[in-house]
Amino acid sequence: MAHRLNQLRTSTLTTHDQFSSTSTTLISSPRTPGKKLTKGDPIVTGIRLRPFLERESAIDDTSAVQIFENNVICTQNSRPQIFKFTHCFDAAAKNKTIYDGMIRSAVLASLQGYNTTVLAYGQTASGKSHSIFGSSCEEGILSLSIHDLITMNGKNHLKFELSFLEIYNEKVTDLLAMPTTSNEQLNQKPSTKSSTTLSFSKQARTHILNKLVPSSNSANNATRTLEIREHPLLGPYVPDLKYIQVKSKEDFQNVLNMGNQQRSVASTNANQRSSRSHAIFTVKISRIDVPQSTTMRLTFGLNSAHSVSNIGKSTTNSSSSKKSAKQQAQEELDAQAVRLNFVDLAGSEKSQQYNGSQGKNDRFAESIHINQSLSTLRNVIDALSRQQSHIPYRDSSLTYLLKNSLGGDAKTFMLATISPSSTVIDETINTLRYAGLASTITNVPRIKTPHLRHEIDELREENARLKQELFLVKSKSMPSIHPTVNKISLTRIDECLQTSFQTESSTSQEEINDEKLDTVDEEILAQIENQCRRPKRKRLSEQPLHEIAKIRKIDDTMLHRRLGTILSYVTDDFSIINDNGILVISDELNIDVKKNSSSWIDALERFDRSVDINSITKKEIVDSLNILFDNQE
Ligand SMILES: Nc1ncnc2c1ncn2[C@@H]1O[C@H](COP(=O)(O)OP(=O)(O)OP(=O)(O)O)[C@@H](O)[C@H]1O
Repeated sequence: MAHRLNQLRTSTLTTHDQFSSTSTTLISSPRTPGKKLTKGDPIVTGIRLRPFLERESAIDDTSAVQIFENNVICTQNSRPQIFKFTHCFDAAAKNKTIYDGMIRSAVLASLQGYNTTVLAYGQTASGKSHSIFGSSCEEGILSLSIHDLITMNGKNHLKFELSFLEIYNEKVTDLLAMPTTSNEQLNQKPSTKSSTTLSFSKQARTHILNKLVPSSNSANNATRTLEIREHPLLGPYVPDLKYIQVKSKEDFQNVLNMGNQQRSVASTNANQRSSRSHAIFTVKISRIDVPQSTTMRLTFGLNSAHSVSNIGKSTTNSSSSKKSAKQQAQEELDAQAVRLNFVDLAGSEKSQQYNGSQGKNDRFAESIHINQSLSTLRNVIDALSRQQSHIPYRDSSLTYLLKNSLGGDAKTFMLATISPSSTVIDETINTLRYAGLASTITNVPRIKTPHLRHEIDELREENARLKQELFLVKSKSMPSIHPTVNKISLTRIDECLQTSFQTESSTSQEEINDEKLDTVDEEILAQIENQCRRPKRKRLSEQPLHEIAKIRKIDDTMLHRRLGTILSYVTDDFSIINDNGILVISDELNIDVKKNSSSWIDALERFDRSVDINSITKKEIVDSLNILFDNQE
């Protein structure tokens, strides 16, 4: 047991140590949430466990993976491995939960002027596309992001343009460029990708083609394969990629549908509608009311030595001198726009299953390309996490295009999706390892377009005004709440407060002072909010077991959570492990107790009957723990 505890305590092990370690039972997290390894912004990593699919439950419905708070616990050969991440979402989490808990910060970062990337990573059929694009039952995080962007652009200061590309067998293809003429396209039967949610009517498509796609580019595009170039300010980019401006969520949905119809998907053993390509959906955000003169004065991020007017003189882009003035002006404007990218990677898979099988050569070739580019992605992640001098970005189109998002000047959020099935536990552990490695990569985000921050400033001003109003209300008429302080105002304030996060690299002294003032105001605000909001609902695991039983089944996951909640009132130093029963260990509390589920239920019921943890002190809880941990087995 001491050996096990020592392994648990190795939470400061480097990821490299973990990989070379032959340790048996537990793998600690590469990163403790909230801890920063180096200056800059680490890639924000979240894990999402998907529920069992119908066909899987028929074979085996015992989850090989459990989520407990920030921990992912994998059970393989009864030897659990634990990985710790900043965000963990269990099988019950919906896309909206993922969005609220993790992805909304990405949207706000893009509005602050940072290039931002949301990357879905994981083995085939683990739920990447489901998370990004959603399903007929729920919106995906992309659609939820667009909804927020459009809502936040109430004053129409911002312009949103969308592009959608795929990397299929290493070739970059524009999914919004029509391969044939509009009429031919409309008369084609829908590709294999179409589904109820993705399908859109012929009328709608005519509408899009007529209204959204610039006619000069839409038709007769003999080849849609595009090249990647490196621009001194933009980094690697696809020059001829089509961008379509959208003004409403309906426009967005139409563009998304149009792209999805073009995307390469196929039915595989693991997934009926498997993405056979990596897809990058980009929202280009620019401000529409900025005078050209202001734009031309701006300097940029990593290349701050280059003013925009220097682009054409850059030595890194030999073709730039041949560019027309118009092209150059367009590139200059482009370089200022912020890009919010959603990357749906193709899933890793075992290609041997296709080998030699008649009629499956395409799948086999695709599979090799998918695995090769994912392997390059892993090499890049590995090289960055080891801080190697050479990073093999150029080894694949995918990593080349993601250069700024991996170790560059963008903010990056990686959502790693995993399956609960024991049949793919090796792939799951691999995904968790690389997600862990990714969380050790530090980007140095730079504000790309300072004027996007006007939006934030406006929100701040409104925030300040609302706070002042609340302050007056409080001083005059508390405890009754002024009618103007309604729910909408509070929601707005919440938004403003969430928006006010800044990174160290960009925070000016003025902003720091502003933050300090905000803190004082926030205290007042908190008091007012406490009076007009209902008390915060307790988490399920904070309630006694008999109350929980009214709402859901008491299974091992619930027992885990309830035990964890009780222990977390008194210490951080504990671990709960599924090991043919549930094992609880805490050095600090001198606990090392294993019981089966029914014994834990008995003990928890006894504990709940004698102790109300909400009304007693930490010391009293510690004194009562013997009721729980007396080993009566
Ligand atoms: N959280 C979830 N809730 C319900 N169903 C889900 C969830 N995640 C995935 N699924 C379902 O699982 C199947 C596989 O999901 P999806 O296609 O998103 O996987 P993927 O990781 O994108 O796979 P590939 O890499 O092969 O494209 C789909 O039928 C999808 O609807």
